[in-house]
Amino acid sequence: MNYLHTLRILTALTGLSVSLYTAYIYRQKLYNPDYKALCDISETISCSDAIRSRYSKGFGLLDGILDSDSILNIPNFILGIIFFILYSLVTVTEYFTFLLLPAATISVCISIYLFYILNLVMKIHCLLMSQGVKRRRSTRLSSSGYYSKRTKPTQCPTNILSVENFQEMADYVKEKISVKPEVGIICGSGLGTLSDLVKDSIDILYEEVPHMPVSTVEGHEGKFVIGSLGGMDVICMKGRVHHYEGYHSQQLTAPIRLMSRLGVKYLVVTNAAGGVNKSFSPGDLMLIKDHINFLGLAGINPLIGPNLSTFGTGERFLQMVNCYDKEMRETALELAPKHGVSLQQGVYALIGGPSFETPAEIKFLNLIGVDAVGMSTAPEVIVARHCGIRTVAFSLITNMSVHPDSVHDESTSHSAVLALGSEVTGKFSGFITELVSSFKSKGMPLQPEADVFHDTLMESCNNDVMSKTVNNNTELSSTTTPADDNSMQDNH
Ligand SMILES: O=P(O)(O)O[C@H]1O[C@H](CO)[C@@H](O)[C@H]1O
Ligand code: HPA
Repeated sequence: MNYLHTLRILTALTGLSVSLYTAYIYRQKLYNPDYKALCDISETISCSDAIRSRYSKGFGLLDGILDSDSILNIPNFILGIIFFILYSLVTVTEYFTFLLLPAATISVCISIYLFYILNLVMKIHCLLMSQGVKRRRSTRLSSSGYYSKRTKPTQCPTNILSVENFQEMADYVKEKISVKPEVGIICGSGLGTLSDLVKDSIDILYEEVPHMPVSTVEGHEGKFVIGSLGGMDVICMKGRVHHYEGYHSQQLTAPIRLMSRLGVKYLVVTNAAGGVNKSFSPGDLMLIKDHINFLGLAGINPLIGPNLSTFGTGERFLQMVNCYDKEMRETALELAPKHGVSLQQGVYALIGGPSFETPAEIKFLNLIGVDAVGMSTAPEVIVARHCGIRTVAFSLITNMSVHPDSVHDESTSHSAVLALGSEVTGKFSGFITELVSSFKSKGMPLQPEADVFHDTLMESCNNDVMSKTVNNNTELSSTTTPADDNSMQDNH
């Protein structure tokens, strides 16, 4: 009897120690993704992967029913700690001893279940390295956007970053802040001083945040500035990362998913861009009506891979109509004159960079109706749309893209871009502040009017192509670009 009693206490203490150690690893991993636990022995024997998988909360049974950050979705280690403390108490005090047998039975069942999950479900499916990032090893179920072994695509079936990774990013930031940001702001090249508008702010460096890609480009400081602006709680990115830095498009859009997990509903994106529309001048601010995403058209889209259906719209085939939110654009157009900002409008084209465009490419961009060209924004806007975040975006025209006939143009250089950005950004302070403030009165996204849009778009495309063909035999025309139509009647 005594022997059994001691054995029970030892078992309970072992269980409690394991649970506490799990809690310790969980916390370490949160702050330092590179932390290597003692139990991470090899590629196949690793407790960290199990601890960070979706089975680590509520034994994975509540996944899809509860949000992963719901307080009801309790981490297994907490359940373990509670269970083993109660088990020890019952054993020591000898009260309620009738509970010991059912408790032991439940514990054995859970162990068998976890053994099954670890060995038969969480297998290594992809050990490919992609752009410096080791892919995750866990395999997900198709219902939550992941694939079972049998149905996996021939390419790697897992995403570069998982839902849990985004949650870890958000959890890290949440712990550091006391506000609940509803607005996100991204500062483009040379536009970093926009972050000075944020009051009562705290800074979080990108390198501190688990899984957050770090800016490597001059003029992108690489920190979140979180505080208040225009009466709204905001999270501002002082600097972004770009595809040409070597980041995967799922990485460079990770901060948008982080924002989504923090509860951000509105996003203001800014960038520096070269003017393609000849009626623009350096220093102009262009409200983006729509974009042409050359990377996306070439099959580099942040949504490629298993669909992350737990985010916002979570749509597999995402509509991009009105992704530059019409109501927010209307508000921007209304507010701009009041703040002395003469707002241009136009279509932004994303090129991969980092090389600037050739004269022939600029001629092509002009021909297809592009007004400004840059190397960012479109992936962020796509992911914001996927998360159901309403977005408005601006290009600061920092230089005119080189004219086909001209020789090397000094203004088309990154240093000139940064210089012009810091020179003029101050002029937009009042405008951006009031724009952010206007979001207070806005609701959630309207559903895109797909059919109406599609018909009108096709009609306007046909007309545009016709008029371009007539007008652009040899000369580049700046008169038919969408930017010249400053009305909101274009249905973009
Ligand atoms: O788009 P943002 O980040 O503003 O930066 C723009 O300026 C840089 C070129 O000078 C490129 O990175 C281009 O995309
Ligand atoms: N081209 C591409 N990206 C840019 C430019 C440009 O001329 N200016 C600022 N970002």
